[in-house]
Amino acid sequence: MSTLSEVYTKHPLNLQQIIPLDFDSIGTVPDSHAWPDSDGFVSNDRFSIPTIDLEDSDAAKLIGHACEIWGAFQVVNHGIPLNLLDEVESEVRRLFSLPTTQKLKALRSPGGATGYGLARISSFFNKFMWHEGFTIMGSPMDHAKELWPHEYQKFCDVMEDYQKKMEELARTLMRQILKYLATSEEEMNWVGSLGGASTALQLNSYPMCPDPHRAMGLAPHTDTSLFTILHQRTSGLQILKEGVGWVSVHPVTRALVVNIGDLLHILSNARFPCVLHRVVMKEPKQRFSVAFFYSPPVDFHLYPLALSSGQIPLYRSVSVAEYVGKKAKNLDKALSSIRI
Ligand SMILES: C=C1C[C@]23C[C@H]1CC[C@H]2[C@@]12CCC[C@@](C)(C(=O)O1)[C@H]2[C@@H]3C(=O)O
Ligand SMILES: O=C(O)CCC(=O)C(=O)O
Ligand SMILES: [Fe+2]
Repeated sequence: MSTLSEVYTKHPLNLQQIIPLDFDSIGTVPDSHAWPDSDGFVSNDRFSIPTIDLEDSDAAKLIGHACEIWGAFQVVNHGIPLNLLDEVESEVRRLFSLPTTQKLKALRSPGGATGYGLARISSFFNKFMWHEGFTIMGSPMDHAKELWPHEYQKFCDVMEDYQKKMEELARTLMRQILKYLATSEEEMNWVGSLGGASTALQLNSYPMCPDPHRAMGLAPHTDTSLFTILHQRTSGLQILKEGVGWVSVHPVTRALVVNIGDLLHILSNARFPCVLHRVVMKEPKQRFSVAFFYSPPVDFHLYPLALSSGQIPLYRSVSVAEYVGKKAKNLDKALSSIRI
């Protein structure tokens, strides 16, 4: 077992769980996409996650505190060139603006992990989301050629450059987090080398919705990663904070959003919450986002590392491949199934 996409091959979906709605020709929200409006998608606007300057000399401490209290933060001075973010945004827009028939040429295959389609978690909910995605692991060349027989090069160059720079940023953040947890980097020696991690890039599109209060952009979920770095320029993302409720993560100029996933929650022995988040359809326009998922190599065995004396581990050791498989099979029960 060597890559993330090979792990997902073992958990095929059926096409109904992959093919998005034809958003080009839809004027109303069909029953299949109408969610019960239980909480009106409201958020508690008295709170917001912190914004941290990565060049601050106290960055490790600030990041650690944000991870403990919120499981999420925004980061500025992250070193990702702003023109690269602009280029990513414009390539994402170019992709999702293609006619549906064209996008379907790059449809994710039932046993596949990459390409165009619904979010994997769709299969666990009885309503569909107002969402279409495009998943990239490594080079997007094959799928890009299906979308654009000629104009695929720019897309590939931009996405590969972005993945490389995102992995560098992720390593920097990981080092700060390990420093905060007072964990020796040796136990995580794969962090040291570029290309040592398992990574994936998810392009998300939330088309303009005729009835936003009945549609769900992305249903509540936690990410299967150590952490995820998200680029967004439109509101809609909300995180659930214990005792507070849903809190909106409003775009901050030039900032990236970082949220803790299941794997860092395990590694930190639950000191960091793996934050539940969702996307609601607030603004009357199409929304795009780009998520970078950062995980250890799939054969890496993960267990609570940062134990202070007297603390007992809450989770047993699990390989990344085994955990990803559990999550693919049974979304909500993956974490509890490895609880000691
Ligand atoms: C590396 C990853 C992480 C994945 C699966 C695979 C590629 C696509 C990612 C997402 C992106 C959308 C939300 C999510 C929940 C989904 O359905 O697909 C994510 C999932 C996870 O975090 O589990
Ligand atoms: O679109 C967003 O803001 C969130 C996307 C997300 O949660 C994901 O891709 O896992
Ligand atoms: Fe997510």
